[in-house]
Amino acid sequence: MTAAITADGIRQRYGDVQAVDGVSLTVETGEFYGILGPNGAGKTTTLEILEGIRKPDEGRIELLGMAPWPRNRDLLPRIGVQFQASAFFNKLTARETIRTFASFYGVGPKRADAMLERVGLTDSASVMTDKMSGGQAQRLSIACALAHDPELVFLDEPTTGLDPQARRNLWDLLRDINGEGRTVVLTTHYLDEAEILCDRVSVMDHGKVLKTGTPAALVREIDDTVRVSVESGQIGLAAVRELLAAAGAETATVEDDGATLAIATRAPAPVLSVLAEQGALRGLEVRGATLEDVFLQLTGREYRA
Ligand SMILES: Nc1ncnc2c1ncn2[C@@H]1O[C@H](COP(=O)(O)OP(=O)(O)OP(=O)(O)O)[C@@H](O)[C@H]1O
Repeated sequence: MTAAITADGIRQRYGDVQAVDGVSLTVETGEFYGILGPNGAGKTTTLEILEGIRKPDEGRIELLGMAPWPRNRDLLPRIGVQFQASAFFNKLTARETIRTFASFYGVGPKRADAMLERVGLTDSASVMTDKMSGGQAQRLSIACALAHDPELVFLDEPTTGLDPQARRNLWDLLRDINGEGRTVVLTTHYLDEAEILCDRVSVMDHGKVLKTGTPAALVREIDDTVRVSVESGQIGLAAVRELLAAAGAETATVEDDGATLAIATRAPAPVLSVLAEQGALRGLEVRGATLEDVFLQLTGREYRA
């Protein structure tokens, strides 16, 4: 695979704030790459630097084999950018908007209309952009970023503020875009989204990349315990502790808050056997580590979507 993007040691300071503090990363061609991090981690600034919209204080970037800064006109038709807050022209309909964006790249109305169809907005083509719902506006902004058929697409929090149904619809669209061979780089506030969509993710905080890897590898690496829980009242706390010890089940914690009996363990099999033998499986849930646990361990912060 060849690299679509390589960034080496990028730094950006705003006054007293070191927004990006030595970020290096490589995005392979055709990859779906996610940048995760809490508010203010430096994701948007990093994205803007990679896109060639912002000149970094330091560092070297190659975008499709070229330097994106100073503004490189050869690159512009090859990349698509969807911004966090999309500003559309006032008093234009969805169709007029995408046709206008497409015309900037010499793309005709036919393809513009096809993109509108592609994002499921044909029925709303005559709606004024300021009357569109959040989900419609997000889809329109993605359509505008794709109108000129770019090979590399940047998306800054494309599903923020959408309801679960609209998010899932957008996931399908993003998966298709990537499935067609386009490289996709996105920032997101949703860890489930990153886990589902991204081939690899970088977790950022305080302007630095803390970890990069496939979501599965990052989750495996934290070697967290599995949480086994059942409804309370089926077996006493003392009894379960005794039985687990007798069964040689290695447990980190056994707790009962009156509603749920929860057992954290690295070896769930004997724990499940004990609970099954005692007929105490009502409400059983077994939960392994997720990207959210990785995030918590790396940043020490609760992820607030
Ligand atoms: N134009 C600017 N001028 C001054 N400070 C800025 C500017 N843009 C961002 N910052 C600051 O730089 C830091 C990184 O911001 P950035 O927007 O890159 O983070 P982010 O991870 O994208 O955050 P969010 O998830 O909230 O969008 C923050 O402390 C932010 O307040």
